[in-house]
Amino acid sequence: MLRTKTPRARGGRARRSPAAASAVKARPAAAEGRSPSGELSMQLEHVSLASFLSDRRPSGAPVAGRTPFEALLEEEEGEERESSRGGPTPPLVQAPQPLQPQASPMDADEPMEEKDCCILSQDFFCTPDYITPEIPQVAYDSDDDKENIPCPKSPEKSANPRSKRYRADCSPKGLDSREFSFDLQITPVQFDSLTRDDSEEEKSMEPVLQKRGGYVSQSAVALRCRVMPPPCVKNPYLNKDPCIDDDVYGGRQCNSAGFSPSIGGNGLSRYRTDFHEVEKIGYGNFSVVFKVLNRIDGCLYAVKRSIKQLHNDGERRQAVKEVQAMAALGSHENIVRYFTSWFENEQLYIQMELCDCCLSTNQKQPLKCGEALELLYQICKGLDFMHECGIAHLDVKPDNIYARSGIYKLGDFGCATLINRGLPIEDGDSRYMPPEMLNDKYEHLDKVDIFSLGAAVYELIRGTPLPESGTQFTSIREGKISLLPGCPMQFQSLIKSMMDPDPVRRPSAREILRHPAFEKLHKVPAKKS
Ligand SMILES: Nc1ncnc2c1ncn2[C@@H]1O[C@H](COP(=O)(O)OP(=O)(O)OP(=O)(O)O)[C@@H](O)[C@H]1O
Ligand SMILES: [Mg+2]
Repeated sequence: MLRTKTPRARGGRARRSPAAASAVKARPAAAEGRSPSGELSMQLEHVSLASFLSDRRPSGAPVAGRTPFEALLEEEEGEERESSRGGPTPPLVQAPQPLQPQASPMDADEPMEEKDCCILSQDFFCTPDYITPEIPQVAYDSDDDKENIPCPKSPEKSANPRSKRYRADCSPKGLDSREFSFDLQITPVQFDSLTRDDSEEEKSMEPVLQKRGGYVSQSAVALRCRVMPPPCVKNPYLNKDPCIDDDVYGGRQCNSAGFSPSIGGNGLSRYRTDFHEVEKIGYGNFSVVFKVLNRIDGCLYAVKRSIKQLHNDGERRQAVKEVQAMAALGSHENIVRYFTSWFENEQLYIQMELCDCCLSTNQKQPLKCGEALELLYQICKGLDFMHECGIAHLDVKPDNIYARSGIYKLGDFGCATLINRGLPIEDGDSRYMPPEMLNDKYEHLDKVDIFSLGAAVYELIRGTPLPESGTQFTSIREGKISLLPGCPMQFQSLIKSMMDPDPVRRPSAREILRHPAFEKLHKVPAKKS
């Protein structure tokens, strides 16, 4: 039964056209009197041999060139034709029709008879290159156990069952995608961060990634990502450098960041694949934020997307500082939790904890003193944690303070920097900015956050927006602040000390947490002697 297992025969059955199907139906009449299984075997023998011979010998080729094996087969064919002369259409004439190579795998969707299913279903799971091999069966001629030859390229037996998914999306997430497509996706690709000349391996990839009119097939990008993934990005906010070889970051000469800005274009959206968008919940100067449902874990998240497309590495580096700061901080109850981030169509996406509201949008009424105390205490815990990690926020304000189930959280780390001034410093919102920042003095960046938090609480209790400039703006920075109605003097003096013009005299976040103003609120940790 060697011939019934030929890939050609199986491919032909799965890909047959309707005309070929009717030809197969005609055969039982021709083979009347045989058992059904014997009849099927006989048909398949004819099918596979005819196909095999027609492939190997063009029609009209001189008979003299045939092998003794072919000659013997042709003699048998001739005998069969003789015996069936005058009867119904001989099966050998009909047999080649199901083997038309132009049929596509999708033909398997055509209605089929129940008796065909066992053969067709096997064909459906074979890859096209298995169905139409270039060297049919000949490679196995010397093998004794020909019945047990494994399907060489069947996905079922492939060493890498994910190989098809790489084509759809080469991102790590794409590898886990549950869907895959037969379509070849085409997407515009920017190569400014992908093209480097620092490795031999990469040079060998160049022909694969040739631009054609500004477009490169997604499968070429996928291939590149498989063979040469982008280098990792160093996180400057981490206290300790993880002991990882420099090559992982692209080597010393590599000036390119490890971003793949084009992954996700043209229907290969990770955002769309992983999340269902519920609604838009906010926007800032740089980003738009959506409430989304994760399709796999069923939980709600906030996904922040940069408004602008980030065309070059400089812009991308700047944007990822926010996620690097969040990732380096890790998890804290009073900091908006970060989950993951990715680039898609040259925009940065940040998946984070979904909060109920931020204080600026929620605050219709002035904040009561007790609530303000609670808010101050909780955000100070977040700041203390951050400052201990060596990171300053630099944009503390009601807009960036969120609430979730009664817990206050600090968010939006777009201006976050290192307290030791190891990174560039970006100004936050001027309404909450201390005087030293206006004078470009950056010696105490942690105290910048203390001034901003004091100013934010002051504004929330008063219920009127702080000025952006003018005399009131200046007098606040000289330490002249109005009384806060209904608040204990102890609390008022704490706010005043937080907004001291001299950063050295402002208390640290840890000192604030130990302030007697919170005694009734929380048990104050015992002072070290
Ligand atoms: N985690 C979140 N949960 C709920 N809403 C959020 C979340 N993050 C952001 N938002 C909403 O989206 C708005 C914009 O977010 P964010 O301030 O982070 O964007 P941005 O462009 O960095 O803003 P900015 O102009 O302040 O720099 C917020 O004011 C808030 O209303
Ligand atoms: Mg913001």
